[in-house]
Amino acid sequence: MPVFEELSKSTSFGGRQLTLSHDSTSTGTRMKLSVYVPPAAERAPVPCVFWLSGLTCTEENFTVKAGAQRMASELGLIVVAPDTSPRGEGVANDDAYDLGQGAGFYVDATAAPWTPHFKMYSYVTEELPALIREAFPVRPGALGVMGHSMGGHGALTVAMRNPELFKSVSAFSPIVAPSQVPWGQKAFTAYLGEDQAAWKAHDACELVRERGFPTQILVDQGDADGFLEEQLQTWRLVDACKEAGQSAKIRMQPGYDHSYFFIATFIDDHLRHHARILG
Ligand SMILES: N[C@@H](CCC(=O)N[C@@H](CSC=O)C(=O)NCC(=O)O)C(=O)O
Repeated sequence: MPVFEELSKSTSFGGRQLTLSHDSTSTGTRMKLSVYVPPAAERAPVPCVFWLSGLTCTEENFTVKAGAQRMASELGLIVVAPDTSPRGEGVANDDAYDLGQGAGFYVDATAAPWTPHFKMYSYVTEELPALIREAFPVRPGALGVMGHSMGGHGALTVAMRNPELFKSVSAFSPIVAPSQVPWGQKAFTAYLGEDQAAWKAHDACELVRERGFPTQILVDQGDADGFLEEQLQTWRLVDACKEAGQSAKIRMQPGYDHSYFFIATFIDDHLRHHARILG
């Protein structure tokens, strides 16, 4: 594991829960991530799933709150959770929680002052997959991606743009149409500029209509989620999948909100979805 510095290591369900850091060539900063390595990976290469977190998160939120380790151990899945943006003193930031550090939106920024470091699209689609394959026994061709909220947007969009890399995709409470809602409009204006044509390449509903995804998309959304009406607008994805003939299981879950309590309730279903497709 030469490229990664090991910051912490704990045994969990017979596997290893690691916190790592490395110098990223994409962001030009030190990046942190967490990696769960199941016991099966000590014997043979196994599938791997990336988790992309939401606004304000680091690599830690999912790792300590989702309770994914038990099922990842049982199914034999490596699970990788990167930080949500570059960070540090020389890195642009904003006082608001939904822009800047902790809010990278999984795009490569083309506008000042974000462009030198905010390259989360390249990070999660190029650099990180290569580094993970080098350091861990990932079965070739068996990589999936899932995420929450901003990270649900990230999972859906990076998967649809890179179906040769990501073979399975799922999301919790995703921002399905960032071009149409305040969180997305604010971030895309800042990172990509005013030209909305550039936004379409990072909008899940646009991508479903334009190209779709080869395997079934799984989405869980709580109907008591305070962000549903204004920011998430799940019905737009339902409509886009129907129009495009995209195979999708989009489940409205009664009584659930936007929190990691919701994610922890259904994370096993998502891990099973990825394990089934990745084989
Ligand atoms: N702090 C904000 C809301 C921030 C929030 O809810 N973040 C979510 C993701 S939202 C979409 O990307 C999250 O995952 N938080 C971390 C956690 O551990 O729960 C506000 O005050 O409204």
